[in-house]
Amino acid sequence: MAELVFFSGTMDCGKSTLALQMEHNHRARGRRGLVFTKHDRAGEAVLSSRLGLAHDALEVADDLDFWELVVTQATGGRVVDYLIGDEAQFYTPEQIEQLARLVDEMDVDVYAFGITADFRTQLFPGSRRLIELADRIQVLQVEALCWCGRRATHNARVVDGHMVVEGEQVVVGDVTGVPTAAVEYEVLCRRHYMRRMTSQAARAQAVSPEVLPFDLDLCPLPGPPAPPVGMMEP
Ligand SMILES: Nc1ncnc2c1ncn2[C@@H]1O[C@H](COP(=O)(O)OP(=O)(O)O)[C@@H](O)[C@H]1O
Ligand SMILES: Cc1cn([C@H]2C[C@H](O)[C@@H](COP(=O)(O)O)O2)c(=O)[nH]c1=O
Repeated sequence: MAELVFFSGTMDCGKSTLALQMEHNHRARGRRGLVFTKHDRAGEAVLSSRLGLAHDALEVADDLDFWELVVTQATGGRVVDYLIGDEAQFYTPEQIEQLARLVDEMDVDVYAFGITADFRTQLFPGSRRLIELADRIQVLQVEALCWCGRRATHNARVVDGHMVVEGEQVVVGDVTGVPTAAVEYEVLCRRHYMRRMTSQAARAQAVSPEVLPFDLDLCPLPGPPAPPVGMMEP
C-alpha cells in the first residue's frame, strides 16, 4: 500500500542526501518516479546535497498541480510509482493535499523531505499540512549538532552576524559557519536558540572582559571563615 512519508529534521541533517539515496534505490529496482524540489540552494530544477551529489528535478511552482501532472503522465502511458519531493516545507498546503490524494487514489508512494519550522520556530505551511496528513513522520537519524554539542533542534537565521527572529519566512541560504554580511543559518539546541546564543555570540562572550577572571589585587578573594566565637585557634 502506498504511503505519504514526511522525512524531517533541521537544516543540514542529511535530508537531501537521503532523498537522493531513496531515488537511487527505487530506480535501481525498476520503479519509475519523479523528483521535485523548490528553491534548492544550488539553483532551479536541481536537488543537491552538501555531500556533493545532485540530481535533475522538476521545480515546484506555486501553481503546479501534482495530481494533474501525474494523471496526465498516467493517461499518456507513463507509470509513476513514487514521487520524491525535497524542500517540501515550501510547497503550498493545497499541493500537500494533492500528494496525499495521489497516495490514496493512484497508489503512488510519496516521500517528502523538509524542515518543519522556520527561524522563528513557526511551522512552514507545507510542513504543517504534511504533519497533519502524513502516514508517517520520520525524523532523520543523523543529528545536526549545536555548537555546544547537544542535538540541534532549531534553525536560527543570522544576519550581519546577529541572530534575528523577525523577517520574511522564506530566504534561501546555507549553514556556512562563516559569518558574512548576507543571510545565513545556524542550527542550535533549544536552550541556545532561546538565548540567541549562536557560535559567534558564544565566542564573543568567552573573550568578553565581563567574564574574564577577577583581578585578585583589586578584588581579593575572601579568606577562610572565622572560627566560631569562643573557640581558640591552635
Ligand atoms: N565534508 C563532509 N564530509 C562528510 N559529511 C558531510 C560533509 N559535508 C556535509 N556532510 C554531511 O552532509 C549533511 C548535510 O546533508 P544535506 O543532505 O545537504 O542536508 P539537508 O538536506 O538536511 O540540509 C551533514 O549533516 C553532514 O552529515
Ligand atoms: C530556517 C529557514 C530556512 N529557510 C531556507 C534556507 C534553505 O534554503 C532551506 C533549507 O534547506 P536545507 O536543505 O534543509 O538546509 O530553507 C528559509 O527560507 N526560512 C527559514 O526560516
